[in-house]
This record gives sequence, structure tokens and C-alpha cells, in this order.
Amino acid sequence: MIYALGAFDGFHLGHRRLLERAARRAAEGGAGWGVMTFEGHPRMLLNGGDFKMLFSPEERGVIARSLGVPRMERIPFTREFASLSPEGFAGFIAERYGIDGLVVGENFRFAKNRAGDPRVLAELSAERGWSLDVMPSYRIGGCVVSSTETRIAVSCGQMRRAAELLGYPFMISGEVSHGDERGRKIGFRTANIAMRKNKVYPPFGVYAALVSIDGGWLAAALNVGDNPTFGGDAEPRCEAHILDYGGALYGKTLTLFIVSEIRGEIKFASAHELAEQISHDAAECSIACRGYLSRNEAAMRKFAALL
Ligand SMILES: Cc1cc2nc3c(=O)[nH]c(=O)nc-3n(C[C@H](O)[C@H](O)[C@H](O)COP(=O)(O)O)c2cc1C
Ligand SMILES: Nc1ncnc2c1ncn2[C@@H]1O[C@H](COP(=O)(O)OP(=O)(O)OP(=O)(O)O)[C@@H](O)[C@H]1O
Repeated sequence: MIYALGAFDGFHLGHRRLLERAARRAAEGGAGWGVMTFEGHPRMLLNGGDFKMLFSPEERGVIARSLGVPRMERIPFTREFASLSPEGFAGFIAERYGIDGLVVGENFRFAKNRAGDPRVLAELSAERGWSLDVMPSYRIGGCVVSSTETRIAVSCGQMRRAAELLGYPFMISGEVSHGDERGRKIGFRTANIAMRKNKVYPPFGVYAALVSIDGGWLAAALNVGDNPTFGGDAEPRCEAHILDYGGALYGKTLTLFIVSEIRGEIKFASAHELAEQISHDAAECSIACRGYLSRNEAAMRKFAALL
């Protein structure tokens, strides 16, 4: 097996170069390929648990499948694993997986205190008869694409930038729960999704999002926030008003792909003013979603088939 190796929070465009190389190397040698990654981001353990990731394990699984990753090995990132030396790390993976070769990026670091780098990995791979491909850092406009850059873009509300780095829109998925049932009174029903403790979210505000329902894409106007117009004491959440949809969603898993940012969350003087603004938001979101879909139809079709 040829494995692309690393944390892979999100399979951004840089990671995708590794996947392509792993698939090609595997095809050349008649081997299979996959991703070797960790359960829990290394920084989650090393930062004392308050590290926020782009994607939950389930979301990452959907993204991997949409990209055609045939196999994903997840190594639990325990303290014991984190304290291995580079030689210990190689022994650990050699014992558990049938490795023919590895693919990493030039910035890959591993083992205790990040003592291992591609040069060390090349020596360890030679000893074990593994092939090793080290990919140059993929850049957009001079800037190295990374999960860190993507987390910064999302937490600053730069959703078009996040989509540019990822190669697909930032995704939020979760079970639809009951809200205060105020939405229907103001004329805009919303599907509410609770926020997770360990996930990065965009700042409170309104965003255009695509949602896949029954194999097709619908546009949604998504609000991330705590409803300041109604006191701001609601638990912060993601609530999507799905355009042209009247079906029941409670209890179902909804996946939202945020294609662009629209505005910040505002405390309106009345529910009427809020409702007027939401109808403008909905029109803007519809245009943004249709535009994104028309430019990225093939990639989004792969996601729709999995949701
Ligand atoms: C597109 C959209 C934009 C929204 N913008 C705001 C806003 O700027 N300020 C605000 O207080 N609430 C905003 N909301 C949230 C509404 O207050 C909320 O949907 C309504 O109170 C219904 O809540 P419920 O789901 O708990 O019934 C927005 C909701 C949507 C769908
Ligand atoms: N821009 C890139 N181009 C090529 N390879 C990359 C790029 N970014 C990461 N890689 C490689 O992909 C694998 C997974 O890396 P990792 O998930 O740590 O990426 P990252 O985006 O740098 O993450 P973070 O920003 O959280 O440190 C590693 O082998 C890494 O070297």
C-alpha cells in the first residue's frame, strides 16, 4: 500500500497533490493506496484539548469519499504515540500497516518534538524498502496552502478564500434540532444545527450556503449567531433558511457548504425589519449559490451523491 501521511484536517488543495501522487505511485507498482492519518489532530493533544479543527471525523470521511480516497487508516494520537522517536514512529506504522511507500509534503514533521522531517523519513524508508515521495508545498498566489490558513480564513469569515484553499466550500453538518419556533412567525422557517466545541466556525453573521436535499442542490441563507434582535440569549447556533423548501428536516442530518459571506449579524429594532432584511439576504444567497454551483458542478455532484 502507498499511503499519503499527515494530519489532513480538510484535504485542501495541497493535500490533494499528495493524494494524486499516492494514487499514481500505487498504479505504477500495482499496489493499493490510501491515507494514513490521526484520530484527533496532534495539536488537540498538544494544546490541551482546546484546539479547533475545520472538520469532525464524520465530515472528514465525507470529504475523503468525495475525493475517491479508497482507504483511510486512523492512528489514535495518544501521548504514547506522540512521544515516539522517528525510529519508533516508523516501527509503529510498519508493524500495523502493509506499507510499500509513503507520500508526504516537504513541510511534514513527525515524532516527539517534531524531530522527524522528510530527510529523516527518507533514511527510515530506505532501511525498510519503502518508496518515498516528498511533494513541494503547493501555493496559491505565493502563499502556501495549509489547514492553518484555512482555519484563519473561516474564523475571519472569509468563506470564498476558504473555498479557494480547500477546493470546495467549508462544510458544516449536524442533526437538525428544534429552535424557538419564532422563524415561522416572521415568515422564514429555519433548520437549526448546534455548534460543536472542537470545530472552527465563521463569525456571527449571514452566509450563502448550498444544501443537498434528495440528490439535488438548494440555496440557503445561513445565520450563525445568537439572535440579538430577540435578546441575544439563545445558544449560538447555525440556522439555515432553505429557499424553496417546505419539507420536514427535524432529526435529519443536514450538510451546509458555505460559498460566501453576506453580512454580519445585526440587532434590529423589530422583527419586521429583520424579516425584510432576511428577504434581501435570501435573494443575495440565491445568486451566490447558483453562481458557485455553475462554476463547480462536477465537484459538487460528487458530494451530492454521498449526502
Ligand atoms: C438569513 C438569516 C439572517 C438572520 N439575521 C439575523 C440578524 O441579523 N439578527 C438577528 O437577531 N437574527 C437574525 N436571524 C435569526 C432570526 O432571529 C431567527 O431565525 C429567528 O429568531 C427564528 O429563530 P428560531 O429558529 O429559534 O425560531 C437571521 C436568520 C436568518 C435565516
Ligand atoms: N501546501 C501543501 N503542499 C503539499 N503538501 C502539503 C501541503 N500542506 C500540507 N502538505 C502535506 O500534507 C500532509 C498532511 O499535512 P498537514 O495536515 O499537517 O497539513 P497542513 O495543511 O500543513 O496542516 P496545519 O496547517 O494544520 O499544520 C503532510 O505530509 C504535509 O507535509
